[in-house]
Amino acid sequence: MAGLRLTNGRIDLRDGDRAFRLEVDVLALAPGETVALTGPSGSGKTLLLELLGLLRAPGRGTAYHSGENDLAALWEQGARSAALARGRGRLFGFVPQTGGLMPFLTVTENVALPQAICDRRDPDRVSDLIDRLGLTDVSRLRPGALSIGQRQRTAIARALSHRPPFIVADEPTAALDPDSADRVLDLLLEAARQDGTGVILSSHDIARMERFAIPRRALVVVTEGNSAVSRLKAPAC
Ligand SMILES: Nc1ncnc2c1ncn2[C@@H]1O[C@H](COP(=O)(O)OP(=O)(O)OP(=O)(O)O)[C@@H](O)[C@H]1O
Repeated sequence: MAGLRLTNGRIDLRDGDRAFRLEVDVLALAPGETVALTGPSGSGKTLLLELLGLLRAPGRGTAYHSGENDLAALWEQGARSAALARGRGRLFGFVPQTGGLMPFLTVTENVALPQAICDRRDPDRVSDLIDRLGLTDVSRLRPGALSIGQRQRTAIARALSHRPPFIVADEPTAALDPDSADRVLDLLLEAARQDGTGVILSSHDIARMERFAIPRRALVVVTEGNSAVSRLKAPAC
């Protein structure tokens, strides 16, 4: 199984006079490795996770590979191409900051959806994830009837359900009580250990990342002229 390797990663955003640039010299994620992105609010963690999860087009010069597979090239046929959707679904389980659940499906149906898309149906895994994330009592409800934390846990179960090679999770513990946050990290680390899943997440909870021994990579923002430039610091030795 191959890992992920992003080199010379760039995203440029502009809004009138305001400009934001994300620069990542190298970010590699090996199979079974877990990494936490940290950095202040607005430093580009979500942008970088979207880039990694094939939800945001890379800027010019960006190289992004999984082994021999050129992931940056998947954007060449446009944002709606079948190749891009296939790559995204096959490689990634994505946990968006806001849940991103299908509003017309129940919790169980949302969690089972990636399995159906990848043709890897496994109802036992769906019920196991629902049970371990404390969602059994709400499994027949739709997202509109859930708390924010219940929605976040459903999104985590959905990302794990088809055992993707990589999980990209945007602040997956932000809306959770301490016990649920620990359970989520246990599950993500278990996927890394048992299935060789590469996990990259963002978090402001440095103490919890330290307690779970998750290595951190920080985004640091500097001002250059009219631009805010965010760079990923080299990993600590
Ligand atoms: N069109 C735009 N032009 C210029 N800057 C933009 C534009 N759109 C977004 N930005 C900036 O890009 C950055 C995006 O940050 P992002 O949401 O990735 O941060 P984050 O680290 O995930 O923050 P948080 O911890 O609050 O979730 C923000 O600083 C935002 O102000």
